[in-house]
Amino acid sequence: MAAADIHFKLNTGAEIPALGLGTWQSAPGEVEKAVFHAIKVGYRHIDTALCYQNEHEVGQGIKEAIDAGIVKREDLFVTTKLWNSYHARVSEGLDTSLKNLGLDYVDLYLMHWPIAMNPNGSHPIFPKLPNGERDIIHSHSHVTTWQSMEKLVGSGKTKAIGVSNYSVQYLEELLPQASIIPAANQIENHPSLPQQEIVDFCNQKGIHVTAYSPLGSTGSPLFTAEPIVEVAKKRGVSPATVLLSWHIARGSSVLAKSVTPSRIEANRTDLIKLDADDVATIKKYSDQLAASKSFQRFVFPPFGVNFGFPDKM
Ligand SMILES: NC(=O)C1=CN([C@@H]2O[C@H](COP(=O)(O)OP(=O)(O)OC[C@H]3O[C@@H](n4cnc5c(N)ncnc54)[C@H](OP(=O)(O)O)[C@@H]3O)[C@@H](O)[C@H]2O)C=CC1
Ligand SMILES: O=C[C@H](O)[C@@H](O)[C@@H](O)[C@H](O)C(=O)O
Repeated sequence: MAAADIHFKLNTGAEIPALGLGTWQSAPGEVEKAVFHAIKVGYRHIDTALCYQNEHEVGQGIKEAIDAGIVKREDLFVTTKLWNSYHARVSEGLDTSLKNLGLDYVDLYLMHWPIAMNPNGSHPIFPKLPNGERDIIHSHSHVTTWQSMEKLVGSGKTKAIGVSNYSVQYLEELLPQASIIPAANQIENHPSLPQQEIVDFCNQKGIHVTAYSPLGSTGSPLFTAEPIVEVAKKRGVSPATVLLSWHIARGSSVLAKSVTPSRIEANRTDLIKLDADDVATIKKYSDQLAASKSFQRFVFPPFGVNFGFPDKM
């Protein structure tokens, strides 16, 4: 079955398509075309964020597809994210994103990182202190931000709320004080950073996991990693197909980023059912990285904050 045709159920009852198009680092002038092309070839899930500074173009790609009669708005699942410098003005953050996107609502609104940055700092998105460090408001709790996000539900401006970059430690802080259980936790995930403890915790609590950087991000070493290539050769598919199949078999949705039409199409491809040997080959690889404490985390911006990720403590 093609990844784009599989859905997972969120704790709101809504369905999230298993394959989403990622748009982080998609260059201006490329992302609108990528979004349009993805929708044209069957993607129904698009991921963006205020801090990607491309919501306007993403919205243009969506509009073009709707105007061309390819989809209706309600057929799409659009996710965007509250940026760190908006933690004390959550409603304004969502309104800004909706305006950028040219949409009345999003399907999922995520807290991008559980850390607040100065809303009145040296830069609207990436404020820095004179010493060059990021301008973080350490006194602002992510729980307060979540409680503001809870107020958005019912506004009609987002169908669901969730989190991103949450470790078990942060979820354990949040859940006792939350009235709404996050619908999703979007985290970095791939065989060289399986984050099984977060996946297990989320499964227990009914929080859907979305894998970001599912292919190993820009310049991914996973496309040439021996165990992934071994399974790909044995099954006669590409390393990308092995990776996407691995994620979706775990119950995670994936955000595969590409601005290349042929890759956008390739990632929509039929998944394979990994057999016990394939699963064992990939697990052995992850276990070896765990044993040698050499998990590979590709996205770890210099916040100078302990997010509770075991590989970064
Ligand atoms: N919540 C968060 O903090 C984060 C969220 N994300 C989300 O997750 C998405 C995906 O993560 P991202 O880090 O972008 O990385 P991915 O793991 O999706 O990898 C993207 C890279 O792989 C290339 N690629 C895509 N498909 C193929 C293929 N079939 N064969 C070979 N190369 C391929 C792309 O190239 P090209 O585009 O040139 O074709 C690009 O260089 C982001 O775009 C964003 O939407 C990502 C990071 C953090
Ligand atoms: O979503 C993608 C990533 O989280 C990205 O938003 C951050 O890495 C950001 O560029 C930053 O530097 O803090």
